[in-house]
Amino acid sequence: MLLHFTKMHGLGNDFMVVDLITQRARLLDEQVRELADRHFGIGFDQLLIVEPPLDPDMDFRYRIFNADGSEVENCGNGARCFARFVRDQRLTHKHEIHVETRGGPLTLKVENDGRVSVDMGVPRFAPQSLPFEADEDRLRHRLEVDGETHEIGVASMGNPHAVLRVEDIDTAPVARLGPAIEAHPRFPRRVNVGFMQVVSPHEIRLRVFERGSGETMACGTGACAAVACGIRQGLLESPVTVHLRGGDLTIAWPDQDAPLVMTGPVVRVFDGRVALS
Ligand SMILES: N[C@@H](CCC[C@H](N)C(=O)O)C(=O)O
Repeated sequence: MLLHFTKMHGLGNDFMVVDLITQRARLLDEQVRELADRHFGIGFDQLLIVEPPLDPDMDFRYRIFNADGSEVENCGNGARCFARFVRDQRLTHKHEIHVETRGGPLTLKVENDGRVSVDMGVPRFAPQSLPFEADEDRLRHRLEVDGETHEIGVASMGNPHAVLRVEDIDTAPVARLGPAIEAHPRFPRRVNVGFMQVVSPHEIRLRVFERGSGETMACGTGACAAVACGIRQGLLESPVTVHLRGGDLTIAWPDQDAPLVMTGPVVRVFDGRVALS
């Protein structure tokens, strides 16, 4: 069968977006991996699926698959692309869209300038919310990796994140520590790993080694988790501009009991059709 899709990106974090409201298909993990391949497939960091909601009070169900085929709880850059996609495809005319994800409900707002802001919910720091094996909730946890001890903050944005503070992200050992922490036995469901350089209380630079996709140009939930850990550790103040390899996101978290809001751009690259084997 031929599957219609749209290629989109948020700051270079790229997606294949598929409407499974007007089309019928079932994608196996192996097919997701084939489609994600940058040489033999379409190439993407995540596959985003639009489905009818299970809960009638919601507008859509938003499902996310990493390039390795694993289904995950949340994707911030993807959420912005999702909002633009459902409006472009005329699946809704709403400016405020409520979606179900594996990680909980999200509210997406399409602004008049085309940018999308996402209410990302309240970050959770309790180790069991990731999950992370630790006896108590701390601002910083010590983690043994490759015979070295590193200090990490941990946060759940629906999906799990570890955040390391580094002096300079250009020289940070992302390729070595990223995969080692992603697969660390204290993170039984693996983890996304952020490397954060604090520039000022309102500005950070960030690289993220994503669970199931490797280092990406940008990670929305990673930006939220880094800002949440930084504010909690007293290093940052809301709002924070996050400079990622693919561009900037703005993260606002003025009240620690309230949801965190992420704002950033969306790009629709092309529409296509692919034959499913
Ligand atoms: N790129 C995303 C996060 C996608 C999911 C992540 N790799 C995970 O496994 O949790 C974002 O923009 O948040």
